[in-house]
Amino acid sequence: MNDPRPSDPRAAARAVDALHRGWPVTLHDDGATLTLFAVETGDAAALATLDPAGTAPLLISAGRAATLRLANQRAAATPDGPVLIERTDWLDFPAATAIADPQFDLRTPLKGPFRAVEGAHPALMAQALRLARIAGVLPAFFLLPAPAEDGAILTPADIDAHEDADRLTIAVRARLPVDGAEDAEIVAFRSPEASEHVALLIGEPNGNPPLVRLHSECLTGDVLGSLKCDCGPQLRAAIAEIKKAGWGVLLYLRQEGRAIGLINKLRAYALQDQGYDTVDANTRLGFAVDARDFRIAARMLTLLGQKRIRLLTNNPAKVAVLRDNGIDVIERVAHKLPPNPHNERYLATKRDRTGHQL
Ligand SMILES: Nc1nc2c(ncn2[C@@H]2O[C@H](COP(=O)(O)OP(=O)(O)OP(=O)(O)O)[C@@H](O)[C@H]2O)c(=O)[nH]1
Ligand SMILES: [Zn+2]
Repeated sequence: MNDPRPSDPRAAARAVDALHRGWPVTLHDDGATLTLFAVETGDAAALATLDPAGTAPLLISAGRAATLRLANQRAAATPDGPVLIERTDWLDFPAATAIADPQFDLRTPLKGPFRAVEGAHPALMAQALRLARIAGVLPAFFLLPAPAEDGAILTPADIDAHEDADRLTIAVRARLPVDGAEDAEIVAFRSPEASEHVALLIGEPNGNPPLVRLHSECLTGDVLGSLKCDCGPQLRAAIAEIKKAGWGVLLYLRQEGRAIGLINKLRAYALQDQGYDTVDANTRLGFAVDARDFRIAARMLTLLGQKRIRLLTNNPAKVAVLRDNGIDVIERVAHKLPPNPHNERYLATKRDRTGHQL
């Protein structure tokens, strides 16, 4: 039986808020129920109240399980798929934190042995991990024995609604002279997950398809001038390239850290300080290597009336998703910037492991 209640993005927003505050969240679908208690934001006292018998198992992702050498017990298909760890006496709150958070991998000799057990609701467990990514918390939950009285409640359909690109709308347009394009106009969008994506329209339409750049938010690179990545130079060069082409659109997508959020991206950076590359760092954290949803960009271009474009990117996945979502990408234009000593390895990893044409 499907839930008769229409899907509601607000239920997902309430769940995200609850996860930030360390409150339980109940996910349900087709009669199955999981009550989640996030390891990152919860605490031992609350867990003792919510799970007095101490039986709640621990849900983590397959990428994290592989790091903990649990991968062979229950292989999930993807690094962000679910693995359930049996609850034992020693698996208390601090032990769960050491399991969840890779920053303790070198410092905390992990206890054990762990045993991965079959979860009754793998599809719903996968939705729980998806919710962790959306909330930007570590993908690790105790599965509580019963829903909490005042906990947030939601369904996978509510999460879909929360991430539904078709619900994006244009909120406002204004002139915004920027360095390199004094004639620019900014267009801001409202989205169900409350991200304020923006488009910068540069130049005047000249009969040719616009040159378009999809830029994913990178606070460290865009604002602080980080040399670890190529985002800052790519952002500024994109504006210059579009201006040079006559006209076009820069989409600034609020997909920080390839959509794992700033805090988790910085966790990945801490792992990179230990020698892992950008791909392995995401996997060790328990996230997909790239969790971005470029359908948002297709929707923004459609709302702007630009369905035939040239795309400035080295990432074939952007071209593919736009094409699958009604945008005619007539040309891919390379967007390479000179490396610096700090981002050479990052760029090599993009070329060798994530399919970027660099
Ligand atoms: N998780 C994670 N995100 C990163 C890391 N370095 C940069 N990012 C994010 O990656 C996004 C930029 O993606 P890139 O993979 O560099 O480039 P791209 O957008 O796929 O491809 P191009 O269009 O060719 O530039 C931004 O959201 C950055 O915040 C990292 O080490 N880990
Ligand atoms: Zn960056």
